[in-house]
Parts: sequence; C-alpha cells; structure tokens
Amino acid sequence: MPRLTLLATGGTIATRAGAAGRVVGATGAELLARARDVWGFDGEVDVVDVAGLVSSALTVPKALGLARAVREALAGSDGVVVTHGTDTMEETAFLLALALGPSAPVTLTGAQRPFDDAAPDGPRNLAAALAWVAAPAAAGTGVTITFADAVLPAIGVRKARTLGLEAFAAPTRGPIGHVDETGVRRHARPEIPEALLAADVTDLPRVAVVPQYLGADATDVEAAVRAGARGLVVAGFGAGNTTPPVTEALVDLLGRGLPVMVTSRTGSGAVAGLYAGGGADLAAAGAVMAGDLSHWQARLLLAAVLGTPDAAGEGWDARARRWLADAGATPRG
Ligand SMILES: NC(=O)C[C@H](N)C(=O)O
Repeated sequence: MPRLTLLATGGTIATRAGAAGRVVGATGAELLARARDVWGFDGEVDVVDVAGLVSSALTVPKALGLARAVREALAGSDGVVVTHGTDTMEETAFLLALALGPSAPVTLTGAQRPFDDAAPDGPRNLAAALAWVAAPAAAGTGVTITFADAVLPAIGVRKARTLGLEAFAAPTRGPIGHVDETGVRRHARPEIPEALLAADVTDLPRVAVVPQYLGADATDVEAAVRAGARGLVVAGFGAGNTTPPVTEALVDLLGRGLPVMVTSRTGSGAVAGLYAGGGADLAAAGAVMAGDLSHWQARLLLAAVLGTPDAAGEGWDARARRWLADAGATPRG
C-alpha cells in the first residue's frame, strides 16, 4: 500500500459557520476521518496542517512555502494530497507544477460546501483525491486537481463555477481521469514541463494583468508600469486582440524591453496574433501568446521566468515559449 501525505491548508472544505461568516475550523485529521468513511480508504496517511486560511488570503510567498512542504512530503511518500480553498486553487496548482515539474502524483482538492454542511462535498472529493494519488494509474501525471469525481491537469485548469459542485474545468484539455465508487480511471497523461522554480525561490517579481473591455484606453497599462510591474499579461479579447490605444501602448513597451504575454478573456482555446492593429501587432513586437493559460496562470509563468536565472541566456520570451510548448499549451516549434 503506498504511503501518502495530506497537507491541509484550509478552504471551504475546512470551514464551519461563524457569527461573522465562515471560518476555517477543521483540522486535516478531521477531514481525513470523514474521507475514510466514504469508500473505506484505510491506507497510511501522514497529516500535516500547513495553514488554516481561506484561499483568497494566500500569497505567492505562502504558496511557494507550500511548494517546499510538498517537496519535503514527496521525499517520504508516494503521493501527496493538498486540501485548499477553491478560489485560488488553480494558481497554487500551477505554481506547484512550476516548482515540481515531473514528480510523483500531487493532487489538490477542496469543497464548495463547508465542513459542517448537511450535505458536504468535501469528504467525497478528498476520498477521490486519496484514491487518485494512491493508484498506479496516477504515475506520470504530476500536479492535478481532483474535484467532483474528475481529475484535471494543473496547467490550463480554471475555477468555472461559483457555488456548483463541479467547480473546476480545463476547457481546452478536459479531464485526464475520473474517480468514483467504481475506482480510478485514467484517460490521458498530461504534458509536464521541467521545473522552472528552484526550491529556494521565496517570492516572484510583480507582473500585472491588464483587462480589455469595450473602448479600453492605455490607463491600466500605464498604471501597472508606474506601480513597478516587471511584466504584463493582457487579458485580450477573443483570440488575443486589444484596442488600438492598448495595442499602441504595449508595442511601445515591448520595444523598450518590457515583457508582455497575451491571454483571452473568453476562458477557452488558444490565442494567436491574427488581426492588424491588435494581436498581430503585439506578436510582431515580440509578445508571447500564452496558449490556453488563464490570465492568472500566465501571470505566474511570466513572473517565474522573470524571477529565476536565465542560465542559458535565452531571453524571457524564448524561455516562456519553450515552457508553453513543453506544457502542450502552444504547438511545438
Ligand atoms: N469553495 C472554497 O473553497 C472557497 C473559499 N472562499 C476558499 O477559496 O477558500
């Protein structure tokens, strides 16, 4: 029987009702006890309470601290489950993928309903997560999210519902497996790039996300640069377009050496430099198209590229492009 570690960080799965709203109030051991009841999982699990936060209160340094805890746990176990709030789970999962690269199975899970709900989803989600990392089928799948019976790759995953139980989707990639009372099924093995973040990285440089909306001018771009952003992600229209004034401002910044990545506010599909005066101008000026990454995951990728040494002297854009291709986010060149 594989030896597993459960790292509990908080989130709705561990919350109870409080006078001022929900508060984290259940330990990892309590979560595990409930999960064992679902399908009778009796494997050995080391439990560590790493934090007790709703995930909107997490920060990049805290998430990097969690990555160190996961590394340590992997040294003594065959698989790791992280319980985590759903609001930022897609970012922590992605950061773990950046930090761990190809690793033993690590899956994040949580709940949409609190620990003290009359019909909670947390116990089943955690039971499925434990079954996933314990299964031989999970070998080679790296970091995933296990939620509502589905296993989704960390890269390209998004929170897709506010309160519905199927909280997550990887719209461009789909689930790589399912776990339910019949057992574990794997349908695909995700592309897993090499780790980008070394264990001693404790924070990342500021990268801003600037939105696109009808008639957007360059105000948000200029404000982000004034605030000290070392790079920008533009949450573009459609397949990666921007308004004429934003295109002009970004082309100018790219020309002055500021890294820019392009994502789509549609929430699904690849981006490309197709339209003159928009995405085509950005691509020609050296912006990197971020494949199916959300703005939030692209922000972390750019911050990781800018915050780690460029040992081979490739440049931020070549490093980001190589990582995106290795992750199956963009075609291999
Ligand atoms: N369902 C949840 O876990 C949401 C919660 N606010 C969190 O992210 O911690």
